[in-house]
Parts: sequence; structure tokens; C-alpha cells
Amino acid sequence: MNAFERALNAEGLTVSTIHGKGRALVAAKDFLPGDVLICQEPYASSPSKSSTGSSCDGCFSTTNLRKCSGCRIAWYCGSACQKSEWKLHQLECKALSSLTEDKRKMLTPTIRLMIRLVLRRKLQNDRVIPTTAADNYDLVAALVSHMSDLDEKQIVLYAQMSNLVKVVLPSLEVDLREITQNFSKLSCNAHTICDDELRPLGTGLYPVVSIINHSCIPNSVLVFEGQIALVRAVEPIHKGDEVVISYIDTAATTETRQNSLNHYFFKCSCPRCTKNPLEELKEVAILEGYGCKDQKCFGFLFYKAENKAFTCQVCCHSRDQYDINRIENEVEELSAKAASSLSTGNLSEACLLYKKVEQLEVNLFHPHSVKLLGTRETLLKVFLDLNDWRDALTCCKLTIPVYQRLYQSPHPLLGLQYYTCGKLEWLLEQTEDALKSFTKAVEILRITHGTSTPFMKELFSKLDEARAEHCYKLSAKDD
Ligand SMILES: C[S@@+](CC[C@H](N)C(=O)[O-])C[C@H]1O[C@@H](n2cnc3c(N)ncnc32)[C@H](O)[C@@H]1O
Repeated sequence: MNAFERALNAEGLTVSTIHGKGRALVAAKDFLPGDVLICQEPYASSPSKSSTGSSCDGCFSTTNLRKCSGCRIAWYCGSACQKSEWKLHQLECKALSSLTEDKRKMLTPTIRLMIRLVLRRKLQNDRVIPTTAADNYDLVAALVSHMSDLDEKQIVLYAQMSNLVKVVLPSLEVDLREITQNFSKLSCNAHTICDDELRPLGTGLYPVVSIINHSCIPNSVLVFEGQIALVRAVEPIHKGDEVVISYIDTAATTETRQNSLNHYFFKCSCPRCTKNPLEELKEVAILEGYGCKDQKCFGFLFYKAENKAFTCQVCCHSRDQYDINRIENEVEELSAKAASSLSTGNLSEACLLYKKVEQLEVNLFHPHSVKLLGTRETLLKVFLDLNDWRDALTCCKLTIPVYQRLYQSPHPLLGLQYYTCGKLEWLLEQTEDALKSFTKAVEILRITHGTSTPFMKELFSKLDEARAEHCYKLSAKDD
């Protein structure tokens, strides 16, 4: 057993090979929901381009930023982050400073991630920074690259990106083939680093987390505390079970999920992807299909070509295809207008248009449709931006049954949605409801997010406040 396997074993984990999947992380002991399986710093990371254009290289924060005076590319929120990044940025800064304006424009987050990966390897080789069993380039070298699955166009693109890395780092002996392969590795191994509320902040390569395979019914979840990746069990995991996370948003039909997994070059064969054909048709009809004419009926519709109509499989009501197409065209037209109002910052107009889209979609789609869910998620953000708490709450509540249906295990998105409901109910002085929502949020988020972060502490204090207020109201009523 090598040092890495010993280190994993100490955490109750082991690496196995599973036919058709390659390496897999397997539990060597039992884990309970909420247990942390892996806690890892990235081998390399880079912030994504934020909406404001920049974020701190150390913590990805977007506030109080100051540009590095040397390269004028890296940003830091303060001296702590600047210091923690300095050993690596010292080399990066020198390289970036000498770039022409044209080349600077080509420094996408992925190119920067690769530059940082190459430099970190150099720092470890030169023993400027330490290597450990779980933090060394051998683990990057062991990652799958799927080079042989790439098409010509993709290989050429990665090769061009590798050339740019060589141009940025002229003093290093850069192996172009290896860098090209590493770009391919990033595509199927890197993870999007998100904040507590799952907003994307950057990208990181975590070679131990990258041993974990995908399932659309995962038993674990990947979350981040700053740049630290944490894999937590969301289901009981028994000794010998494979540890699986989801690489994608699983709120979609099998076909959509499989398409989202294309760049990982495998076909998921989890129980959700291989359910019986009738169950599959039913799922498509619910998530992407139309709703029953009788809006109180939650039935799903199948198409009958001979009738040119969709028939409810529960109450047998039929909907005319022509009628459906007409509403669909209207939705498409209004959605485009709404998106354009939103992108130009005209919130009130966007709000009006999205409300119309939602009304049409309620009439058109199944109540658990992912399209309707998407519209309501956008509408919720718009209501929140407009400080329209009442409508935001109504909208947020409507999304919850859909999330419950889509995510069976404790899922951060469902927990966060309860949290939003709770905050809105609290603002609207609906104390009892707020208490219920905060309690539900805690039930889920303590499993996915742990209990010790400032984010969770804030949730706990909101729950305590709601509990105290509720007790006070009850006792006032008794008096
Ligand atoms: C992040 S890596 C996971 C570890 C990988 N199995 C290995 O050997 O290093 C992602 C790759 O693993 C494989 N993989 C992940 N989940 C899979 C699954 N459910 N079924 C088959 N292959 C899978 C695919 O080749 C995918 O590109």
C-alpha cells in the first residue's frame, strides 16, 4: 500500500477499479449522513470572471479588491489572501507582467488555472512548498484525460491553449503534449467552486475528489468552504459502497442529464438512468411535458398521433396539439422579451413579462415541469431584487414541491429554498411558518453544509430567534 492509499485508509476510504468506470472511491467503513468523507485544498484553482469582472485570487471575494501592482491582473481582498498566494503568484506575476495587451486578453480562467497548475508543480518539485500524500502532482498525473475520445477540433483547441501557456511561461520547460492532455483532464475532473448558496465562484482541481464517480442518485454531495472542497455523505454509506456525487444538476430528464454528461465520456447507468421504459416516459411527461386541462389534476399526458392530441393518463382529458403549439409559441416570444428586459436591467418590465410567462406555463406544463420551475426561479430573483417579499414568498413556496420531487436525498438546493422561504416569512412576520421553514432548512443543510460555518451559524441564530418569537407570541396569546 502506498502513502496515498494509507492516507485514504486512515479516513475510512479506499480506491477500487470498477469495470466500465475506472477508478472509484469506496467506503472502507460506515458513514452517516452529514459525515465528512473528504476535505481537500485544490491542487490549483482560479476565480471565474465575476459579473463585476474580478474577484480575489485567494478567497474569490468580490468586495474590497485591490489589483496586484505588479501584473495588474490578479486581485486580492486584503493582505492575508495576498500573502497566502504569494509563493505561487510571485512566479505568475513575473510571467504575466511581461505579456502584451493582446496576450493578456487571452488569459481566460481556464488558461490561468493551467498556468497555476504548472507553477504549483514547479514549486513542489523545487521544494518551495511541501508535497503530501494527498497533495502532489502524481495524483494529477493519474487523472483520466479521455484524450482518445476527443475530436480533432477539440485537440487543436487544447493544443492552441497549451501554446499560450508556453508563451506565458517561456522560462519553463513546458511539455506541450502533457499540457494539452491536462486541459482535457480539467474538462472531466475539475470542479466549479461555489459559495454556501451554490453561486459559482471559480474552478479548482481536487485530485482526490476527482476519484469520485457520478450518479444521478448520489449518496454524497460536494460543497465548499472557501476553496476547501468537502464531500459529505447525504445517505447512509456502508462499508464496501461506492461513494458517488452528482457532476450535474439532476433536475432534468434522463436524456438531458446524459447530454450534460457528454464531456465526461460515459453513459450513466445509475438506477434513475436505467428505470423501466414506462417509468421513463412518465418522467419525461412530467418534467418536460404538458399539464392536464383540469389544473387540479396532477396527471401526465401522452401524445396520440391519430388524435393529434395529448391525453391525460389519469383523468383522460385531452388537449389539442394545435392549442398547445399556440401557447408554446406565445411563451417563447414572451420569454425572449422578458430575458432581454432582465439583461438590460429593466426589472419592473422583466417582472411583468415573467409573470405572464409563468401564467401561460401554468396553463401549459405539468405542475412539476422543469421549465416552469426555471421561470419561477428567475421570477423569484426578480421579486427579491424588487424587494417584493410577498410575491417572492408565493413564488418560492411553489418551487418547493418540485424540488422535493426532483431531489430525494437531502439536497442543498432544497435546503436553501426552505431557507429563503423562512427569511421571507420572517420579514412578513409569519413567525410560525418561518419557524417551520428554518427547521426544514436546518434539517437538510446541517447534513450538506455541516454545522460550523458562519453561514450555518447565521441560520441557527435565525431559527433560535424565530423559536423565541413564536414562544413569546404563544404566551402573549395565553395571557
Ligand atoms: C472525475 S473522474 C472520476 C474517476 C475516474 N473513474 C478515474 O478513473 O479517475 C470522471 C470520469 O470517470 C468516469 N465516470 C464517472 N462516473 C461514471 C459513471 N457513473 N459510469 C461510468 N464512468 C464514470 C468517466 O470516465 C469520467 O470522465
